[in-house]
Amino acid sequence: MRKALLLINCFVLSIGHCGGPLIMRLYFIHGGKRVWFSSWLETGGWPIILVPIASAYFHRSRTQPSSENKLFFMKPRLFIAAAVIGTLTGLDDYIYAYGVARLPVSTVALIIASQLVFTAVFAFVLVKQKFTSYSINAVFLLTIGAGVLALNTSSDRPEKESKSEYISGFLMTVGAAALYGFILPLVELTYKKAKQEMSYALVMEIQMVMCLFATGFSTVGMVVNNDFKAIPREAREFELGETKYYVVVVMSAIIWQCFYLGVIGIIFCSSSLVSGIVIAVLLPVTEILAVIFYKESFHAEKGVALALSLWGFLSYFYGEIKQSKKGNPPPPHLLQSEMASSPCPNPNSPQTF
Ligand SMILES: Nc1ncnc2[nH]cnc12
Repeated sequence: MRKALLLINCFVLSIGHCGGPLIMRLYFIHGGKRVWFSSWLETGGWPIILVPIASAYFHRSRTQPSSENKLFFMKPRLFIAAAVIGTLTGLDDYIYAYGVARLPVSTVALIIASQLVFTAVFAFVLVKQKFTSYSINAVFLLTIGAGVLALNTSSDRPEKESKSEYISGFLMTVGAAALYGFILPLVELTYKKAKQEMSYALVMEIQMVMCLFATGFSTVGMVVNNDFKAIPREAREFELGETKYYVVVVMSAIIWQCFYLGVIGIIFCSSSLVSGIVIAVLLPVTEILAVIFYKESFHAEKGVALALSLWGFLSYFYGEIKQSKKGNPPPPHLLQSEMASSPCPNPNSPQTF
């Protein structure tokens, strides 16, 4: 059951993390120009999360009629933390969308791979993440993989992009990697300091509040930038047609929800470092999909990066399996009574240094 929840979250994240950048780029390469709108779409689908929250509520009403049941369990402390993280996420979404607007998806993916180093450093500082030889090896291999890919970026500047636009896109994407590398351990810290029992139902509430505030942030940007007025015109002029424009918009909002739920679900089940590792492992998959769908080039470096990331991933999970055979304790935020109802495996091994 515990492993199943982690695997489900990995699956949900893979939908969001592979599909999200591709659909965002689809918008830009076929005539979409609105960066604020595009970043809005990363979190604007937040009402969808009300469906599982309400289902869980009705399920509890049926199965535990005697206990006190509520639609929302979140207390003010957690609400404020989720609102702060959500606002930071809104900022991150803008700088990420800025990068995707200017760079090929495969290049964005390789820059975002550097996020793992930021996650590891901030996880060490914020949540005292313990490292094993296997997790250090995984971070090292995944980072080398990103570095190998970076060797080839100069050859993939899109024709209509000026050099300065390309460089600004590159720098903004590095900024997004750094900021998101900070946000992931911040979510873990929030779980640890929640002062209320953590459960998966609460994780979904956090996701909703985070996305609500991130959407509020992007909405302000859209209003200032007159994006709302421009949408109908942009839809009419979209190269794939007006209907497909709205299909892209709706699908974008849905797919990105998978990304955020997967990320914070994995942090709940294990840690921000594992979340960062799963993101890094999925990046070459995004690369390959970009090559297939958008005919972006696939050179030897991408193949090497793919092999390195798989090696890093296998190394990490080999270490985990070895450790779980010895028996390891669950993450601190799961050491509460709620654990029985929402248990998850722990990736942090005691064999640390
Ligand atoms: N806003 C974002 N969306 C998806 N992946 C990201 N990585 C860093 N920032 C991101």
